[in-house]
Amino acid sequence: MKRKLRHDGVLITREQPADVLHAVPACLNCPHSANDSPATNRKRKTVPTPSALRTQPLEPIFALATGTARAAIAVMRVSGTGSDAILRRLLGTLPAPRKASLRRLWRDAVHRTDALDDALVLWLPGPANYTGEDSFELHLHAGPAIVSAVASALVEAGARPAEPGEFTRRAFLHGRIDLTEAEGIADLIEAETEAQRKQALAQSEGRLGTLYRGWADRLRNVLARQEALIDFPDEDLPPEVEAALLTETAALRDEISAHLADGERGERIRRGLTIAIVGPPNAGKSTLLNHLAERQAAIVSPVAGTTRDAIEIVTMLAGVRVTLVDTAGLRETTDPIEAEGVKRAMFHVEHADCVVQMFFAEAAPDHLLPGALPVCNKIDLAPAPFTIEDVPVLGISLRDETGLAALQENLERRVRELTASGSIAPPLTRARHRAAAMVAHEHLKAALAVDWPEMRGEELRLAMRALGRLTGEVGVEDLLDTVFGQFCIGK
Ligand SMILES: Nc1nc2c(ncn2[C@@H]2O[C@H](COP(=O)(O)OP(=O)(O)OP(=O)(O)O)[C@@H](O)[C@H]2O)c(=O)[nH]1
Ligand SMILES: [K+]
Ligand SMILES: [Mg+2]
Repeated sequence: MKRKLRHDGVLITREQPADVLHAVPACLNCPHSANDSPATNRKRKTVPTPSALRTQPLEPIFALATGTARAAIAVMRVSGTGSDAILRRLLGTLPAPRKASLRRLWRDAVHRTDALDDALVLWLPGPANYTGEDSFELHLHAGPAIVSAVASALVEAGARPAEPGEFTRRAFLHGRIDLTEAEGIADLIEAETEAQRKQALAQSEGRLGTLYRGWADRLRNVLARQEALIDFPDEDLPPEVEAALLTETAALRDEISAHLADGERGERIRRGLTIAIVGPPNAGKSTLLNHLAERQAAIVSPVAGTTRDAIEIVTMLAGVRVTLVDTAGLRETTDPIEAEGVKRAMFHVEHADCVVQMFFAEAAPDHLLPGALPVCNKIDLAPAPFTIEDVPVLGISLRDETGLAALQENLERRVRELTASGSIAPPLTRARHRAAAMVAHEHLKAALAVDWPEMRGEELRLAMRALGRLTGEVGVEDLLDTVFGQFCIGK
């Protein structure tokens, strides 16, 4: 809807988002009236999706949900408008919905041509299923010839092979899940560690989406009040209306700011941590890497400058995926290859989540790298200094295996500190969330900094849009390929 707004003779024309109108509080004096709307109390599973995206009948697609590994059973999934006709063609008649039944599959059941397999069949009519549209599953004997015969029968019946993530994309398009839940499902499939699994499960169940939608609902309420102030500037709106909306805007700004200041915990759990081992040549860095990896991953020798390239191994610490990086010994060198190794080591110092600064007594540094854990090796030869720059030094001997349990505990504590959520609130888990939350935060700050009602309204609207992009309610057409392209085929 186009509207013209007047302020000191300035005319502003703008779009009015339809959803703002629904949220106009019944009673402007009561700050809670709009919070009690069904939208706020709504149980999840009716996630609003942009109507422009909700393309109606979607052609049937199919994919093997169980992958191509050798197995006893292969699950073929089919979803889309016309799934019922396809299933009837394969079986003759539709089985009872949501009940497993053992049925003979035919290329064409009416003419009894080409028996394909005896399969367990699940007919899952929409909308109460994963994708929100008519779907079925065929639990086949997993022979490659059976799978490919069934695939070709499905193509003949009018289905096409699914793109990666297309089933989940449809679940999003039909409002079964929001974008954060879709991302949670992708992470759940990829999860390798306990920490990843727990975080992804919470996100796929909507904990992050609920947080973001809660903010959006509150902001919609604020925006409705702001609209009222714009539209009725001369009427007798009580001054509390403006005061209340400013208070609520500031509260939202602070909550989003706290969410952003989570030290990247959620992102770290998702992608794992990097710990770099750095220090002078012959400190025993490669020996430590091998000890932590429990295998001879790196060459160890008494020759200073043995390690040239950075060597990465993946291990698990405190339930978190950790990449350990062994680096070239740091020293001045004229050897161009070693110099390149030192350059790479410094890169890892800068980019690692945690640095183990390793040395031996004679080569103890005067300064510590920022945030580094100082470890003095070879205490079988000479004792370790107690502290460096007031930070206690961990003394170990990799040869005698002393101090290694303490080192392990120390590293695990660091990992927990870097990943444990400070509060019970779900952490953001992707750069996409961080970017959108930052935009929302900026606009809320700007809204509080301006006095013009129209300008404040505009900032609030832009903040609202950023929050809408988080869950996928507005302006996400450009994001969908990126989000769903990360899935495997069949999900
Ligand atoms: N005495 C003693 N020797 C050790 C200990 N730990 C490692 N070494 C020896 O120290 C030498 C150097 O070990 P490396 O692990 O290759 O040292 P590095 O820091 O990786 O060395 P560069 O790759 O050359 O930078 C090897 O001969 C190891 O066997 C220890 O605790 N005590
Ligand atoms: K060495
Ligand atoms: Mg080495």
